Amino acid sequence: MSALPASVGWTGDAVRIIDQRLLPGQLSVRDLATVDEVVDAIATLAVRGANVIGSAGALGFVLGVRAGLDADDTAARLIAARPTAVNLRVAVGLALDAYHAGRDPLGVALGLLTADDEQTRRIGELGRDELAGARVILTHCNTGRLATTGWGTALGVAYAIHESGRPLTVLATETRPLRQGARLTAWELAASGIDVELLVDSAAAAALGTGRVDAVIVGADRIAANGDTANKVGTRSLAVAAAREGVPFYVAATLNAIDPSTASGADIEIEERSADEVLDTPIEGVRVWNPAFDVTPAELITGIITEAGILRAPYSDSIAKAVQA
Ligand SMILES: CSC[C@H]1O[C@H](OP(=O)(O)O)[C@H](O)[C@@H]1O
Repeated sequence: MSALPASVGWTGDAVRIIDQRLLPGQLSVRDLATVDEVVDAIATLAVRGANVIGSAGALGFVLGVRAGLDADDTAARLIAARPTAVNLRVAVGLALDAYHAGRDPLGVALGLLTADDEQTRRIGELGRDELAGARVILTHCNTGRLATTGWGTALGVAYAIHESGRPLTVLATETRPLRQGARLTAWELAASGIDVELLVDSAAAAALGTGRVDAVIVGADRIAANGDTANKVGTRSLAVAAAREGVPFYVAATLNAIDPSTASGADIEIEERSADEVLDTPIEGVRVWNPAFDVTPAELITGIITEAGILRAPYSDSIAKAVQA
């Protein structure tokens, strides 16, 4: 997997990405030279994963101001590309603040790439130690090297366990409708030599009921001040099933996925996507509800693994302390 190009980078005059829509069949690297191209790449999930879209958004902002576009309008367009992951708003906001302060936003954007690598490595190490006895973990969607500029958040824990030499099996859910688990997680884990078993989303509760899963660990797109967490649709179902079966349920996320201004999960805007992601061919008289995310209530979360430590209930307190530190 070390041969995998960076999930996002800067060429000097373009934002370089892997077009994740084409994986695993085709590893296609694209250079995005305009804000329009970056907005489209984020909106179509050519580049995806909360952490990576933040980095892509910040670099896209640099493209905009270098092209002479209005800074605030450019930032607003990039942030609007996908509404749920707060990382995008935070990262673009940092670049915008730097610009208005007369500092080069490129330095901020490139710094985010490095910080994400360091932060996700720390998350992996903390998660490895927290899950000291785990041999089988179940995860959802993709949170690894394609979704961060490091080894990942939830998958960072898998990489850290594997790097320590401990035996590990990862159960990866397919993650419909865009199949990030099948196309991305299973692919990157297998390429890294980690034992991975793919299952359809609707088999996850049954897997948890077998007793073979030691922990569930997922990523986050936005963590509210009370610990309610928005993540890929299907996460809530996993948390409910894990609670039923007494399986620990962890969220792994960098601190920039926490939004203190969002009081609870009810205040998180959930992106809804088009019907054609679910139905190849429209069916007369059939509506489609296609939310990209759902919200897991804080009381179903065993711990939130961050680079600053593992946050535990009551999350209003532990989150407040973490973001103030
Ligand atoms: C570090 S990835 C976090 C998060 O982002 C993914 O969403 P998407 O594939 O729609 O960009 C997924 O919810 C991951 O858990």
